[in-house]
Amino acid sequence: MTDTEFLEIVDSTVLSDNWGTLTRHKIRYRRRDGTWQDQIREVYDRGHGAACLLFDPETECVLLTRQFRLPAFFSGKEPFVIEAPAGLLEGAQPEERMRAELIEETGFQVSRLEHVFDVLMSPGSVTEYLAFFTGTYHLKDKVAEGGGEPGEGEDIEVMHVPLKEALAMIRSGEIADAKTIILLQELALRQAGV
Ligand SMILES: Nc1nc2c(ncn2[C@@H]2O[C@H](COP(=O)(O)OP(=O)(O)O[C@H]3O[C@H](CO)[C@@H](O)[C@H](O)[C@@H]3O)[C@@H](O)[C@H]2O)c(=O)[nH]1
Ligand SMILES: [Mg+2]
Repeated sequence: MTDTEFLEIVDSTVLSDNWGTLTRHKIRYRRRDGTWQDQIREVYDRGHGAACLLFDPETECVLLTRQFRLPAFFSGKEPFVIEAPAGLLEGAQPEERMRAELIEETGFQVSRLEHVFDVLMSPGSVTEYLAFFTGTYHLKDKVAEGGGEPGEGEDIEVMHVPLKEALAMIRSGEIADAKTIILLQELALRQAGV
């Protein structure tokens, strides 16, 4: 990582390098008033990802998943998390990875995905951004069982939820995952012509 006119990386120490990499950086940051300040920041890097919300115009349902998430368990919130299908890129192109992930997790194959935006999920501590996609699905497009890779510990329930109901589930707290909320609201905005 190179220094800039507002940042000097003084020292970087890898604290953990296993699934992801956790690094403690000592930095000098130039504040907006021009003075330099020493800071320490821990940064977690486990790559980037892709997420996608599919809508079925016939049933007016969205395709969601539900799975146990250990970090959610430790957060004290509901550990079985309802989410839009998503996966880590592992070096692949976002759209290509998203198509493969959709089949693995839900069993559905899509012809067209539209990239909407990239979102930093937790920019204070995690390097990851997610490429967000929307698309259309039909019940006849099911080509596999879905459910994820049991060998990797995945145990994914597939849900077809009416869009209106999914939006109400955000307000009730049943849907509490950020990427899922953003994608549902994006779809609702589009349907409202905004
Ligand atoms: N061995 C090991 N495996 C892990 C670890 N963490 C995750 N895995 C496994 O790695 C795979 C990751 O699955 P993906 O479908 O590629 O990613 P994801 O976990 O769904 O990630 C998406 O959702 C997350 C939660 O919202 C997002 O944080 C992430 O950005 C992405 O959108 C799963 O099989 C999971 O069990 C770990 O620490 N160790
Ligand atoms: Mg996933």
